[in-house]
Amino acid sequence: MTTTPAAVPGSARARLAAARLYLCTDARAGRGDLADFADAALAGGVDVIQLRDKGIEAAEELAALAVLAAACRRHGKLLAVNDRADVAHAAGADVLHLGQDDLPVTAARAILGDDVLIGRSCHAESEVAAAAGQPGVDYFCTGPVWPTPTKPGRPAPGLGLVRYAAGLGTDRPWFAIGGIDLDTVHEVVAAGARRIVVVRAITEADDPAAAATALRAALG
Ligand SMILES: Cc1ncc(COP(=O)(O)OP(=O)(O)O)c(N)n1
Ligand SMILES: Cc1ncsc1CCOP(=O)(O)O
Ligand SMILES: [Mg+2]
Repeated sequence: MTTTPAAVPGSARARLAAARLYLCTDARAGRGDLADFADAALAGGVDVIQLRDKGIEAAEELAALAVLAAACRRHGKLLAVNDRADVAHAAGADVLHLGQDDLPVTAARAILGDDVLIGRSCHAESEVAAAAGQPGVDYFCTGPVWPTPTKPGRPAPGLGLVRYAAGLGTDRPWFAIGGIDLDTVHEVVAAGARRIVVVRAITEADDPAAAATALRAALG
């Protein structure tokens, strides 16, 4: 039997403002059921799920996004797409995440309009200052805080950039990313982060729900 998910209360922007824990996952090809994994992570307290599967074929990406979209709707949480505005549009995603070398925000807005949220990766103070003030940007990320195998070749600006973002006192939501897990999360919180993005801390956990719950608790 198919069910129609209940309407999600709160605008996407309001739910982003309240978000604390953002998960990037691949499509888990050959590593278990994507829907079960997403349900567990969301039940544990993940607020946003991004499909980040570099090099995935478009048809496979859309199929995985349909699975994640259904899970996000079940839990009233946000679905994000990485890099591609056309895929975000086709998938009906809530969020598109763009790096410094990806589509310019204005070009993504021309495709997506104003309702889809757009996030930006920042690796330097100048990029953080720009993203904090740029029209059309809904949130930004600072990182990698620590070097990480999930973003090879990207130098880590470290906790200094987290402190810089915290010092701006911006109302724009921002997240720390890169090397954050249960052992390190207290360091980014001490540096001023209130929101985090993780990959391995949840995707490689034996119990994704418990991992998400513990990370949420560590955020205070
Ligand atoms: C939430 C979030 N933050 C940062 C990134 C990294 O984006 P980018 O620098 O474009 O690198 P890729 O992920 O595209 O390799 C992200 N995807 N999501
Ligand atoms: C996509 C991305 N951008 C900067 S670090 C990173 C990956 C973070 O992965 P992990 O949480 O496993 O260190
Ligand atoms: Mg990118």
